[in-house]
Amino acid sequence: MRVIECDGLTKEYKDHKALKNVTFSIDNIGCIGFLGGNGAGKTTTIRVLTGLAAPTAGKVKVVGYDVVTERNKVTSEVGYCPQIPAFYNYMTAVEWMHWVGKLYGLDKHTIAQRTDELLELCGINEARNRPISGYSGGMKQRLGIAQALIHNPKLLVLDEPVSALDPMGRHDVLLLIEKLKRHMTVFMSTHILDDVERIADHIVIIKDGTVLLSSSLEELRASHVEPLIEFKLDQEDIDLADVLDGLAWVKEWSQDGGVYKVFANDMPQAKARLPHIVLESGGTLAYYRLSALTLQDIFLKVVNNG
Ligand SMILES: Nc1ncnc2c1ncn2[C@@H]1O[C@H](COP(=O)(O)OP(=O)(O)OP(=O)(O)O)[C@@H](O)[C@H]1O
Repeated sequence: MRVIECDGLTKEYKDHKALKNVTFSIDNIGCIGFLGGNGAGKTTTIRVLTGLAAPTAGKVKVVGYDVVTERNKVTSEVGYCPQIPAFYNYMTAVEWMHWVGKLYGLDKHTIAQRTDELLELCGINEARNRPISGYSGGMKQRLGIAQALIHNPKLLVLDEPVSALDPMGRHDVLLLIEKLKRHMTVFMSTHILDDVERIADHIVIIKDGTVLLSSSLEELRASHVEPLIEFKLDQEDIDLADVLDGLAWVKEWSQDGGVYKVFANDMPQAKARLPHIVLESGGTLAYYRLSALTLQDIFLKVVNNG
């Protein structure tokens, strides 16, 4: 069973098509980074996935249930935390969790047990009996996540969970997501690439209401490895210019501060021959590495070509 299955999702507002044929699927537990700029369609997609808005067209299933015809089942399997979760600030965390638990129709014993577990997991336990009004932004976000998990959902959906937080709050929330993703699927919208690079296993990129890419981070990196070898010689007086100019498998090369960058036409040939060429020139390698693009480079490439 797929955790998320979005097939041709379209969402129209009165005079605006916010989502156009959005198609992607997620099979596993782990963290999914849902990336896109302002107005790309992230919140609209999240509203559909959580049953808060109906699609205009397309088929969307969450944890195997149709978001339109089986909406109640969807809401019982999905936990959702908005970017800025709202609370009754005069309540304590314990009171708030009990209030939310009752809304889900859970019995007192289950609520008490889940509250203890979740406040501990989310690092709120020490403040459990203090009014929420005194909590920091990070604590409120973690309480919002605890609340979203009260009914033990299979999918946790977070809308920009860290973008309004200070560095400390951001760090704590990311650590919590890292823990949670080992046991469930966490779908997290964001425009912060560093966070995605740190904790996501799969990314979906959306632009102007259209999905540009859906891929595991591992596959994405592997498919964007540039055929580039970077190396430096121990000997600054050895010049490889003439040798590199004469090689058929070298597409282009540059040298800056003793660091050579060689773009290859034929990577296997380049990997096999370069160390020999260095030796034959009387040099030794100070370092040698295959280059990989950063997620930032890949994101810009995908978005600019999309
Ligand atoms: N209720 C609405 N009525 C009309 N247009 C809307 C409505 N909600 C969203 N839109 C439009 O749909 C598009 C997608 O909006 P959405 O909020 O999903 O984007 P987003 O990726 O979450 O952006 P942001 O990061 O700025 O929150 C935007 O152009 C937005 O103006």
